[in-house]
Amino acid sequence: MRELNVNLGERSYPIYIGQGIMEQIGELFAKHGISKGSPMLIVTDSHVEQHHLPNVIRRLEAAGYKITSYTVPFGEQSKSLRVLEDIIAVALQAGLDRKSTVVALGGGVVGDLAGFVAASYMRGVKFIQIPTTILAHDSSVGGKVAVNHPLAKNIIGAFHQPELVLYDTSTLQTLPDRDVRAGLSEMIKHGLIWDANFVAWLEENAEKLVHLDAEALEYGLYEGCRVKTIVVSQDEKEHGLRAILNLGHTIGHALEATAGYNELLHGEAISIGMVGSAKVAVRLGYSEHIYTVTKRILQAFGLPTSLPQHLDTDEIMSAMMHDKKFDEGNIVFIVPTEIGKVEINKNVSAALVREVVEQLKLEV
Ligand SMILES: NC(=O)c1ccc[n+]([C@@H]2O[C@H](COP(=O)([O-])OP(=O)(O)OC[C@H]3O[C@@H](n4cnc5c(N)ncnc54)[C@H](O)[C@@H]3O)[C@@H](O)[C@H]2O)c1
Ligand SMILES: O=C(O)C(=O)C[C@@H](O)[C@H](O)[C@H](O)COP(=O)(O)O
Ligand SMILES: [Zn+2]
Repeated sequence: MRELNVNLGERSYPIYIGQGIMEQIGELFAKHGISKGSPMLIVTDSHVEQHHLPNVIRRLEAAGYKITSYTVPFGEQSKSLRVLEDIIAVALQAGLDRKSTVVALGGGVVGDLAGFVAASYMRGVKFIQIPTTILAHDSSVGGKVAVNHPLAKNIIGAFHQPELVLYDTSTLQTLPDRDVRAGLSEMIKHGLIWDANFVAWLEENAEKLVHLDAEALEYGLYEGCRVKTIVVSQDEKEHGLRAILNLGHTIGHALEATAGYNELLHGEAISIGMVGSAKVAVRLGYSEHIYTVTKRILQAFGLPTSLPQHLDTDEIMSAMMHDKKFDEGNIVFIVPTEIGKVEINKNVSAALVREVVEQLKLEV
């Protein structure tokens, strides 16, 4: 089992990564002081329920935990205030109290949603992340929890750190191919913002990763989580550095919202957004190499690099204006300056982003 630590003073927590570590769930929960006296709520989705929920409940009940579970429909549309309210009702009916813990068993959708339940129920209860997608190596770490509004992604949320992250990589073997690739998009992001050697490794190991080679996957997830851990440990609430984790998200989030949260997966939207960021970089005078490598690696993973033509540019730009990535009227744009390095740039004009959005529709 590999272990990382998010260092945030009294809110510090470990990330456990390894194949088959679900077997140790009872011991790990007890080690981190998770109460057996109050009911625990596991939130999952309709796909994860089928594959993994019974095993988790069986093990936790055997360890003496009192479990209630709630399953939301799979997909981004469950990250809504309506579903949040349904879960709060279940928590009340099950008698969850202030010593209870909410557990997210699933991908980023369940993690963000259940995390916001934990942040808001009775003004905050304990929270545990059990990620089951590759993408969730990103979403389960760092404490950003949220639901969407029809006009803007992740706009209703909080920072609420988990007590621990338990990442059993064997759960990933049931992931559909499209979700495997979408999850790897955020792993590529972690390389592009921080570590050129990791980018080179990712490109060399693309085939292994998309085919879920256990060793490559565990290493990639560990490295991705390591980058995230370093960044979050320095800037928990995004006062500065943490914004770099938003590479590709200025355009990506706007695409998700414009497409109604049901056409593009988050990782796919971010992939297109990262090509957009590379194009912005070139327009600002940085090396063309950034664009070439970014596009090549995303294509090696079978990720989309062009923007669906039917999405309206005005709507995309309007969704972008509703996003959180604004500072005193300027777009906060994460610009790659070389492979493995980015800058937080507040001088990228909306006009330039608009041109890049139009060009992304013509990419091949
Ligand atoms: N909080 C953060 O820091 C952060 C970071 C990145 C992304 N996100 C959010 O994460 C979300 C995307 O996460 P995601 O890509 O994991 O999507 P997801 O949670 O919708 O999971 C993807 C699909 O895989 C299914 N699934 C999950 N685990 C499975 C398994 N082991 N076997 C079979 N099927 C499984 C799900 O049911 C779903 O259909 C977005 O809402 C995004 O905004 C948050
Ligand atoms: O953890 C972060 O910080 C990130 O930016 C990670 C992103 O991958 C993630 O999609 C996050 O939810 C985006 O944050 P937001 O504040 O722009 O909603
Ligand atoms: Zn993301």
